[in-house]
Amino acid sequence: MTDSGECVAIIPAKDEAGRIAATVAAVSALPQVATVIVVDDGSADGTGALALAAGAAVVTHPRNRGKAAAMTTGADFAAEHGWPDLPLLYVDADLEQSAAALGVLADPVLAGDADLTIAVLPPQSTAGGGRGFVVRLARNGIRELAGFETTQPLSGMRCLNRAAYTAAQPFARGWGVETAMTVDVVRAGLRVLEVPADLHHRVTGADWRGQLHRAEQYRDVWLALAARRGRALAARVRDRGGRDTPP
Ligand SMILES: O=c1ccn([C@@H]2O[C@H](COP(=O)(O)OP(=O)(O)O)[C@@H](O)[C@H]2O)c(=O)[nH]1
Ligand SMILES: O=C(O)[C@@H](COP(=O)(O)O)O[C@H]1O[C@H](CO)[C@@H](O)[C@H](O)[C@H]1O
Repeated sequence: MTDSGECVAIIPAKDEAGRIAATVAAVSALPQVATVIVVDDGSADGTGALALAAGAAVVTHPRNRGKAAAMTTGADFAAEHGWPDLPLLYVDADLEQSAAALGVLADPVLAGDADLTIAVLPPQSTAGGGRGFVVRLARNGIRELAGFETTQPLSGMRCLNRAAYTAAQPFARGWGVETAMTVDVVRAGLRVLEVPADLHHRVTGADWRGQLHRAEQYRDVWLALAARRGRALAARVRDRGGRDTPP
């Protein structure tokens, strides 16, 4: 850990033994990063020990709880260990050396020009195996609920200040977290910015594992959007009730 810099990096990690050390090293070297916290989300492959050896602070979920829960655990750990106010930089564990490009996400938040930044990745070296169903579901839902256009609505690399973090609480579960975060932060009147970043991650393939991952993503994004539609409707009903109530 280092103690210079201005944001806290949080890396949710499940069975990332092959990649976590390189990712931690690249993130630790960013001048914008004060400390790196890895949340080992019930890994069975020694991810936590490797992260610790690479210099990260490590919090462990004894059992797998999903990406969103790991993100919350990391933020709680940061708040409890002396960084209650710093912006949070969320980083997927599979970026390896390319995580060195994440500074562009932190800069606009640290400069006060954005409350939430989201990385837009370039074309990856291997093609993905999906047909974009989840991406479209998320993009259309964000447009409908927040009137905001996204190019990569599922992108997990994000930097947000504490106002945006608070607006996004509680996180939607599992793979719905990114879509819901964007909706909640825009609807709170905060500023969201997509930023191109030269990041390279493990692309989800076309095999059964990849399709299962997409099915789980689709379910979680759908549930997150349904919950927010319900909230928006309840708010409209409340507003109408307020207007109809005599002073
Ligand atoms: O139950 C889980 C599943 C995934 N992850 C982490 O969440 C990030 C994103 O996962 P992945 O790269 O598998 O999904 P993608 O972003 O490609 O859809 C990675 O750092 C994973 O190790 C996690 O913390 N808990
Ligand atoms: O390329 C994308 O936009 C999609 C992958 O789409 P497919 O499931 O291959 O249709 O989502 C993945 O890539 C994102 C980068 O934008 C990641 O951050 C997402 O977590 C991942 O699911």
